[in-house]
Amino acid sequence: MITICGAGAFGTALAVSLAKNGPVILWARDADHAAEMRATRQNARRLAGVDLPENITLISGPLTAGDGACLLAIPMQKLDGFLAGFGASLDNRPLVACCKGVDLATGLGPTGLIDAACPTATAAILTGPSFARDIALGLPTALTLACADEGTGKALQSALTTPNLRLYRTIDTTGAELGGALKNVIAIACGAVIGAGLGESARAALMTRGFAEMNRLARALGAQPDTLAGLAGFGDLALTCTSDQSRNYRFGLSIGQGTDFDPSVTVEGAATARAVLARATAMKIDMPITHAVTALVNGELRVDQAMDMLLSRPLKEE
Ligand SMILES: NC(=O)c1ccc[n+]([C@@H]2O[C@H](COP(=O)([O-])OP(=O)(O)OC[C@H]3O[C@@H](n4cnc5c(N)ncnc54)[C@H](O)[C@@H]3O)[C@@H](O)[C@H]2O)c1
Ligand SMILES: O=P(O)(O)OC[C@H](O)CO
Repeated sequence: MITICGAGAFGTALAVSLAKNGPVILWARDADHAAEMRATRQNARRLAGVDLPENITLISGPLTAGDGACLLAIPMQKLDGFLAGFGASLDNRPLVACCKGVDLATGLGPTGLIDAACPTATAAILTGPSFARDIALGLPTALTLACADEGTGKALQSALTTPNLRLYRTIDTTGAELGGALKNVIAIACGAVIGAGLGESARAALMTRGFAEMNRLARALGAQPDTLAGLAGFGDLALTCTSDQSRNYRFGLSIGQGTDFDPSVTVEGAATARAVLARATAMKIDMPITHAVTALVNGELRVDQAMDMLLSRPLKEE
């Protein structure tokens, strides 16, 4: 049976979709939250209005996952702590990261953290363009499932495909996780220029040059260009930079508009920008948009100053 750890918006949406294939266990960190969901058959805190099918079992406390795959729908900067606490109960099975980002403390992506904490598990990542609510409502969605072990990847692709969720497969975990991590940084930049009233042309330029910058780092780290050109990279960039359903994009909008943003909302791109900039600087890789976003989220630059910084760079070939 599939277990999903993390009863946020994404973990809950995946549980609702996977319940079409068979029973699912959904583990919540907070016992009160699990009890609330058992009583109401909804996740009012994170995915209000969506009914939880009866074959989703809601648990909390010790992880009593069976021997099937376990999906980890935990925010990136919390994954390491979660694995330190519960990794021992998750050995010898496929562990599928469902988060997007780079860990600030270690510089690792989700599969790197899983490999380090659970060496007997097989790490995989599920990523690509998808809003939790779309998945939960049964709207058509296509994602990338990346697993370096081809056999496990094929089994996961089949087990995690549902009538509304179509999975493509790759062995390129590096490309898949970098695509999902880096597009959030560019989405913050796009939100900021739209929020500051700098126009759609500026957004298109940021998306395009952002994609070039994503590819530059990903290739240097061994990713396949095809992965970045697929759902995990270009696909998710297109979705996240253009929809105000995205929290990263909305966070950027608030920076551009100079308005407050609820700090409890999960915005993966802010910490990831810092982590990626540190890595890129050490590797001497030019990532000007990530540089600008890091300065924006650190409050070191205003949007107009960040844009001046980008526009005044030396002219170059495309
Ligand atoms: N929401 C979406 O549309 C969506 C889509 C695709 C991918 N994702 C990715 O899924 C990941 C989770 O996002 P979300 O939307 O579910 O966030 P969310 O804010 O809705 O929920 C996060 C959940 O993680 C739990 N959590 C926090 N710290 C924890 C810890 N230390 N141990 C265990 N659980 C902990 C919280 O209790 C909460 O239930 C992110 O990396 C995000 O990029 C989200
Ligand atoms: O709300 P966001 O910005 O975390 O985006 C959600 C998904 O990553 C979109 O694919």
